[in-house]
Formats: sequence, C-alpha cells, structure tokens
Amino acid sequence: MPENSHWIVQLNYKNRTGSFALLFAAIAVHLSATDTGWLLWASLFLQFLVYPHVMYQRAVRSGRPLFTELNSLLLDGLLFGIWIGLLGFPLWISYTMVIGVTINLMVFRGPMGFFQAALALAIGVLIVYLAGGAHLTPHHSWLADLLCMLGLTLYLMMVGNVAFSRNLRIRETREQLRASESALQDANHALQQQLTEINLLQQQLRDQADRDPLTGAYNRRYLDVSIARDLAYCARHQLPLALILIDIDHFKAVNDQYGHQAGDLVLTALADLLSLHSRASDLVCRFGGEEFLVALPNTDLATATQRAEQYRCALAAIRLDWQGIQLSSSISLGVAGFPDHGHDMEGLLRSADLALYRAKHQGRNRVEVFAAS
Ligand SMILES: Nc1nc2c(ncn2[C@@H]2O[C@H](COP(=O)(O)OP(=O)(O)OP(=O)(O)O)[C@@H](O)[C@H]2O)c(=O)[nH]1
Repeated sequence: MPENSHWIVQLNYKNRTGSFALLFAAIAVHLSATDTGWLLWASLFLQFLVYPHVMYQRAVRSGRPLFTELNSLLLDGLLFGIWIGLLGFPLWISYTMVIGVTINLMVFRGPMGFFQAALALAIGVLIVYLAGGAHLTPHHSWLADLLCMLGLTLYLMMVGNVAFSRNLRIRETREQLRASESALQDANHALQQQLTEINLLQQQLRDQADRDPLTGAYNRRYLDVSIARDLAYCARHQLPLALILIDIDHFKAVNDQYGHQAGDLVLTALADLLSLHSRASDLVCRFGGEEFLVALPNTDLATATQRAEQYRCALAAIRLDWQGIQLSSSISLGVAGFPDHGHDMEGLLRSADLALYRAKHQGRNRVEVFAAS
C-alpha cells in the first residue's frame, strides 16, 4: 500500500475491502437459499472481493486521487443499485447498501452527496428493470440479516471514529496555529520596539551630526543648510532676517587663568543662555572657538539689536561657579540685517563680523549694528 496516497483513498480502501467482504458473505448466504447460476456467483466474487482492489489501484494511479475516489463512490452506488434490483430487494442487504453508499457520499459532498447516492442507486435499479431482471422477492435469512447488521454497525462505528480523529487533529492544528500566532505577535511586538529604538538612535545620530558636542548648539554645517533655506524664504516673502555674531571677551584669559575646563563651562553657559532667550524659529549656532551666531528669521534690525542687548545683559548678570570661584564674562555682539546689510550668507556674515569688530574696538561688552563707513 503506497504510503503517500491520499488519506481518503487509504480510508476508502480499508472501508471498502472490509464492508464488501461482509456484504459478500451476507449475499452469499442469501443466494445459497436460491437456485443461483455460476454467472451470478462469479459476478458476486468480482464485485465484492476483486472490485475494491481494482478501485484502489485506479485511485492510487490517478493524477487526481480524490476526484477518482469520489467517482468510484458514485460507481459503488450504481453497482449497488444493480445488485439490489438483481437480488429482488432483500430488506437488510438493500438497506445496508443504501446507507453505506449514502453516508460515504454525504461525508465528502454534504447534502448533495445524498441526492447523488439516491440517483446512482436508482439508475442501477432502473438498468436491471429495463434489462428485465428486476423482481421483488425480499425474503429474509436471519444469518444474512445478522451479517448486514454487523457490517453496517462496524461501518458506522468506523465513520464515527474517523470523524472523531479528524476533529481531534483539527483541534490540535488550531491550537498550534494559535500558539504560532501568539509567538508571531510577540516577535512583531519586539520588532516594533527595536524599530522605535532604531528610529530614536537615528534621530540622536542626526542631532549629533547637526550639533556641537560641547555646547549642544547647532554647528556650522547645519547653519549653512538652514540659513540658505531661511534666507530664500524671507526673500520670497519680503521678510527681514537678522544675524547676531557673538564673541566672548578675553576668553583666552579665562582659559589661561582657570584652565580649559573653566572655559568650557563659560561656553556651555553662554550657549544655554542664548537658547533660553531665543525663539524656537531662531537658530543658535556655535560659529567658531568662542564665537556664536544667532540667526533670526522674520526679525527686523531694531528687534535683533534689542535681543543682542538682552543676551549681553543676561551674561553680564550671571556668575558661574568654578571650583568655588565665581566666574564672570562679557560678550561683544555685531548685528546685521537682510536685506539692508547683505543679500546672501557671505555678505551678511561679513557685515555682522565688521559690526563685531567695531564692538571689540570700542571697548567690548557692547552691541554694534553694521553701518557702512
Ligand atoms: N575652553 C575652550 N577654549 C576654546 C575652545 N575653542 C577655542 N578656545 C579658546 O578660545 C580662545 C580665543 O582667544 P582669542 O581669539 O585670542 O580671543 P579672546 O581671548 O576672547 O580675545 P577677544 O576676542 O579679543 O576679546 C583661544 O584661547 C582658544 O584656545 C573650546 O572649545 N574650549
């Protein structure tokens, strides 16, 4: 028996060989009470002892075993109809055949199977009738009836057992599916978390690429991209834009006197202060060593000058604690505005730098606005 043939083919083979053998015995008992010719005996032998094996070989060799098997069930019905007609409708034998064929087809085809079984049986009987062989002699033989009852009972028990084991298998499969689904959900959840972490890390990396690591202010690279965009926007909408260039006064002296780390403290404090006194749309950038630049889109010169003054006063007012020493610093600031003092980044920066230069030369700790001289 090939192991890889369809399970329905296997099942029907077992079912057919067993139940046909019992039917053979029942019909043999039934016929032994009558005067039966050798042809009928031979037919009985072929139908119930040889036919199941032929049908099985046919299904196994078929490219569509399930389809072939279901067709064989219809053929069973037709042949059973012929036997019922030929035997003169013996009660238990007929009943066993009708129930067997009907249940077999209904298992695989539902209610449609019932009608197909009824049709196949009826055609079988009709063939016998048309051939003139039909007669009604439903006499009883208790042994034949007993064999039929036994066969039918065994058959129904087997159908019930198959239904039970298939149902069990379905339940197990469903549970396995549920477990896999839950594992998949867990994996999906973990993946989502990893994705969120990756996004966060990417965002941090982007931020790090755009910012100065010491002060957290934006770096020159970011400024170049951002200011070009802001300038284009302000030019298109005829809005002002101001730059404030800021330089810490005598910063070298802080480093020399208190050390580089004290200088770092001043730089960080200034960056924090600039961010604190700026709008979200402003850009605070560390421009060089101790130089910062604030870009203020949509801000006129007067407002920018006020802001620069605000920065200056705020730094002058704070004292930074460095190892018990109170550090104080001042800044000089140069202010330039678009479009009056330059139309591009270079022009504006040059103007702001000149204003800063003047603030330094006029005594430091002051704000100067660019003025063409
Ligand atoms: N602590 C610290 N110092 C820095 C950093 N970057 C640049 N500097 C120092 O900043 C100082 C800048 O000095 P200068 O250009 O002479 O300017 P200044 O001493 O501020 O003098 P004025 O600008 O003329 O008032 C140098 O000593 C640099 O070493 C930094 O990241 N940390």
